[in-house]
Amino acid sequence: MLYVKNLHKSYQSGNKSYNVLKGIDLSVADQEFVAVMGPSGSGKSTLLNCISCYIPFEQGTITLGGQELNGLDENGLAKIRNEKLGFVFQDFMLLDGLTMRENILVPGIIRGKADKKAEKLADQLLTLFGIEHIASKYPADVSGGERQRTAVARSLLNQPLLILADEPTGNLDSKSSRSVIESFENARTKLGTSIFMVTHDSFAASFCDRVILLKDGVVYDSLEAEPGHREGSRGAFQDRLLDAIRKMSSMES
Ligand SMILES: Nc1ncnc2c1ncn2[C@@H]1O[C@H](COP(=O)(O)OP(=O)(O)OP(=O)(O)O)[C@@H](O)[C@H]1O
Repeated sequence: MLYVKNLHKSYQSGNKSYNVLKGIDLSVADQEFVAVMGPSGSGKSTLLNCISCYIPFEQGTITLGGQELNGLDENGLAKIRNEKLGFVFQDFMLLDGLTMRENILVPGIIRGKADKKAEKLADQLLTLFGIEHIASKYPADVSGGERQRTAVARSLLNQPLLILADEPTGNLDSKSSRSVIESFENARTKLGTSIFMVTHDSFAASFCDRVILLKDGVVYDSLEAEPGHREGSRGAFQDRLLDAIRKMSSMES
């Protein structure tokens, strides 16, 4: 569904060029929940921004749902962002003056499609994520976990192929983190969406099907969970993750 091949990205500073992504290869399958972890500066946000069509890259290819992103003009990229991708951010990015239900409808308004069908889907998402009781409240009047579940619902309004999530549990306690991860899980199993999540949180990552470790702009390791681990061996997967992260960090020093 998502294929990233030999991706290279550098930033210019003065007349110097800094290579940040040095040939990334990865893929995300239909309905797969994948996390990317790695030390600060390893290139996680840069990778996410390339897949989000927000920043250009010099070399490699990104293919989403069979469509290659290289070479698309600004209109083509905006169409991909609006129709094929959903976004979830660490700080929720909800509009304070809108109710939670209205916030969920924002992507429909942007597409000029905030019609009855969109309203019906918004109501279904409110129910699916257990937040129908806050539909008429404003962001200031609900908890962080409820805000983030609303943001996940918003990311699904245009029925994207893939949700890109940047530290979605970074501002939440473990109970709220779990409810947000459950909403991703619902999106995956009930709506068929794939999720690609950058995180520092091994608890959140342990719910994923696979965790990619990034180090110095390359894929250092990829850890696959055992089938059914969410019900049984999730804790063991988190331990494996922490071991791999420790090993990766010790190789840095
Ligand atoms: N716009 C930019 N211009 C120049 N350098 C940048 C820019 N954005 C990021 N960098 C540099 O690229 C490297 C990778 O940054 P990136 O934000 O992708 O890392 P990260 O793994 O997401 O880090 P963190 O976990 O701290 O968010 C860092 O050294 C950073 O300073």
